[in-house]
Amino acid sequence: MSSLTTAKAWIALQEHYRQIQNYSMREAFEQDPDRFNKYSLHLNDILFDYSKNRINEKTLPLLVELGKHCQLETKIQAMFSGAKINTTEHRAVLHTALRNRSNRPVFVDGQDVMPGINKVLAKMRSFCQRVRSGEWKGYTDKAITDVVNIGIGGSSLGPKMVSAALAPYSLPTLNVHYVSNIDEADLVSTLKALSPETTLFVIASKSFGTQEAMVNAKSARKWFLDLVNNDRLAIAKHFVAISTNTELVQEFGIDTDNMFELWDWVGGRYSLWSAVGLSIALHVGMDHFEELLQGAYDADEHFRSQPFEQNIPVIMGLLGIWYNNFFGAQSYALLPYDYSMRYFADYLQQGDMESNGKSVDMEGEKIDYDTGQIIWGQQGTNGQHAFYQLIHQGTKLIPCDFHAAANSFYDLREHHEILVSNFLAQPEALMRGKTVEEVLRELPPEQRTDSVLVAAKVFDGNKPSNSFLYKQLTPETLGSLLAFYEHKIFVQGVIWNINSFDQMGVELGKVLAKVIQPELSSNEVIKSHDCSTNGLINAYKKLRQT
Ligand SMILES: O=P(O)(O)OC[C@H]1O[C@H](O)[C@H](O)[C@@H](O)[C@@H]1O
Repeated sequence: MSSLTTAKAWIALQEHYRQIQNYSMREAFEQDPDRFNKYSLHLNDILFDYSKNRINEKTLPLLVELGKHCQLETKIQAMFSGAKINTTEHRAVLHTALRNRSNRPVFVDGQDVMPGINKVLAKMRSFCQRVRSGEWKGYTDKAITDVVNIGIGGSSLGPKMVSAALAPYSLPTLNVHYVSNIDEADLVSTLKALSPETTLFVIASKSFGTQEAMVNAKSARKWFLDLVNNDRLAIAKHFVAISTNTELVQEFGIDTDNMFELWDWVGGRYSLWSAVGLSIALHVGMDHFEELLQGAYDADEHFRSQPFEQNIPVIMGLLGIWYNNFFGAQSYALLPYDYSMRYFADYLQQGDMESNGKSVDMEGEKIDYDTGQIIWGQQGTNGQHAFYQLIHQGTKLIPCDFHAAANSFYDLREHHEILVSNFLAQPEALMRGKTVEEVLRELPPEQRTDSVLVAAKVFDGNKPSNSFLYKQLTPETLGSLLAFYEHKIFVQGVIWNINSFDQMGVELGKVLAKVIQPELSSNEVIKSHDCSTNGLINAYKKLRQT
């Protein structure tokens, strides 16, 4: 048994769960008209309503006790101060320094990282200004009209999500595209509409060694050189790199003047705040990029200073633990009623699942409780017409987060009111459900005796959700929301006593793919794997047209 599941605070929560498992949120709302006020918090323009959860006045204090038992407070301060909390890779975890708008010093190995961060921000500002104003010219003296970010995982998902989310702030004369997949269809279909004269490639790879990023970058370079009659000097005007690895960037043929640095203490999935966000800054401008940083900074300050009972990311994290570890909920749905947030779940799948999909603890021991939640989701209202059935009436408990903006950037007011009505109605329906009596009242008399129909129309309700309502999806608001989720992941990692900042689990498959790749081009019948893998390799070789 681990020290977590034998802790007093954990056992108290198990006991509390037994008492509360049949607790009805619907009744709680009927009995307490102040429940919304009790269980909602604000940060700037963001309202966080967590009143539709299966909690009573005892739950949060017990969860907070668990946080204290796990030394959450000390660990938060350790992260912010630059301690090497990524113990397997001996690295600090300092995405918060990237958005440290106070500029107070943050030390790693005795050195303040802030001057380096500020230098890169200044370089990004001057570069973005030149590209966006048209001062930066391509090899035929034309302004850049298209930016192609080549990168995968953290070097794509964050920037892609933010670019889409902040599209209303973008420059109409500069399109930004994201190519990540090794599947040639991704690169080829993107390049089809582009001209080498007006395209800028941003090669984003922290390591500059990730196969997908490098193969796509090389193919993009070939596409470019073929069209410019192999004029290598033209590369300097059309390729820039973001990486920690200067040597590999130079080897690729990109001048270090065109390189934007990041550091090993920025985790890939936490890197959109660094130079990896260059494509965002090109898209929306450096001022808006810095507003995004400001929003995240505000959330960071909230996270490190607010008592746990009033701390939005701490509460998000603790509620996740409540459902994951006590109710046995396996997954968590993210449901933004905001088209701009359509890549939010994709982004947080990496953020959360790569961070907390772990089964050994910080001491290397196998653990005996559930960790990382399965994150999934889809923008509202599309999801309503696809999978909400299962959330409402299936057998699984799926806690959900709903998001919506009070103000849209567009003019079709009726659309926005319908969207927001649904954002409000779904959590209400999940909480209330529909009783047999209500079903009977609604049915015409001749159908009331149809017990199968009646049973099918009953909703158990009591399904938990959080709602985030914000004034408008500004860069600041988005920055705060993203930082909330990053810190939620951190809180859960601390409680589970796991290292949320390495990702060893992604390696094995990559290594095996490197073994298989040469086997695909050999003429031999492959026998070196299990019979399923051999069978598939040999079938592929037969099916492939030569
Ligand atoms: O930025 P890169 O070094 O190219 O890494 C890109 C991605 O690759 C890896 O597979 C990791 O799992 C991710 O965390 C990372 O974001």
